Amino acid sequence: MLDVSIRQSLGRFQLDIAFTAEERGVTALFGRSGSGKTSVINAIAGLTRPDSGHIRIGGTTYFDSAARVDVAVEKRRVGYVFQDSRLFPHMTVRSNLEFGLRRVPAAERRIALGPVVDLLGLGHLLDRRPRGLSGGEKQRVALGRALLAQPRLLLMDEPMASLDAGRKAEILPYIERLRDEMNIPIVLVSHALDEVIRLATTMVLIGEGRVVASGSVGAVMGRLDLSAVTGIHDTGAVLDLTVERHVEEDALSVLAFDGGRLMVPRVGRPVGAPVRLQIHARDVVLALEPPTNTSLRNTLSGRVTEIAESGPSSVDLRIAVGESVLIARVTRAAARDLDLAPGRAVVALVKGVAFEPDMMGAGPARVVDV
Ligand SMILES: Nc1ncnc2c1ncn2[C@@H]1O[C@H](COP(=O)(O)OP(=O)(O)OP(=O)(O)O)[C@@H](O)[C@H]1O
Repeated sequence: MLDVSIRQSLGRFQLDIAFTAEERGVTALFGRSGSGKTSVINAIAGLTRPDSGHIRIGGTTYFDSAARVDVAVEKRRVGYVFQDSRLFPHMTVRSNLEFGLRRVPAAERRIALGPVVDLLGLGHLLDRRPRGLSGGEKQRVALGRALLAQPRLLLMDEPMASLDAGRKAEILPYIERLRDEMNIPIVLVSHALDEVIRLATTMVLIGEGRVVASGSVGAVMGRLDLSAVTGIHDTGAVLDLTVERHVEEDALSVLAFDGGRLMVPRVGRPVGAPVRLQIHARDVVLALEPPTNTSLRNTLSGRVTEIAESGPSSVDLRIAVGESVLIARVTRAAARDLDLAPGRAVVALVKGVAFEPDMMGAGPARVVDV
């Protein structure tokens, strides 16, 4: 368990943050610029000292003001990857990587150069110097260097912010592999929602120095007050599904979750693989009964749990579908006519889904009328 509970004055800015997250996977700190995300990971790294609170990872306490524990930066064994790669310009890629490794006593090295080079696809770059590398390649080297320092925890501060969309799409699968294969907890700072949806296991939403919401990506993205905190108006819930089967003759795949099934254009993943989809609120139509004679194929039964204004003429509704959540945006008039209120059973018709980038093998895909 990652357990962070800290208070810290930074000039006039007050940080008052508390969250716990599973150690496994990626914990994404998400929020607007200036909300305090970097300050949190700086405190975890030991670069700054909170005024009070504690920071624990697994059985290790990095900081505890009550117990007067404050482990020195170098003893925390935390890897830090910044927005800019901060590689040593005069050293080759190999020397940059070995720099991380050399700082750890041989007996404590669990992660070796070869597997990291393979994981991050660095083999052909080893003799090059940073100057000639693309932004994405430099970030992969920076990730490798951080990994080889044998971290107990990996912190990433907007590691893709300086990359264009193409380079970002290139590096994302490497970060996913690192998440899935290395068994090192990662705390990722990001203000890019697509990155968070793609990578996060746990999402911590931060606004003005405080935690507004934290939990699974599906649970946090299913909140109706998200846009007030993030400024992102592209509301849409996130579902975690698995590939149930492919319908080759129609080039479709059936995805399942505890709330039902969705049929989507053929995804390039095997049966049983996890798939995360974002379903924008504007792509969900609500009905009181399953419609007949329509081209829409995806209907999910659910129940309204919350309703909130989302514009002068629209409301957003939170719909519980199994253990998951969908958000639908409908006109205020429709909500009134259908008597949509918490407790009301509804059928959600899904007009379109947004795939994780690259899942279709050809960049972000939006599909309407699946
Ligand atoms: N040492 C400091 N002294 C004074 N103010 C500080 C200090 N460190 C951070 N701040 C302020 O705290 C606030 C939060 O900064 P922080 O960098 O943590 O936000 P952020 O969410 O990571 O933003 P960004 O995405 O832009 O990096 C900002 O208003 C910043 O100016």
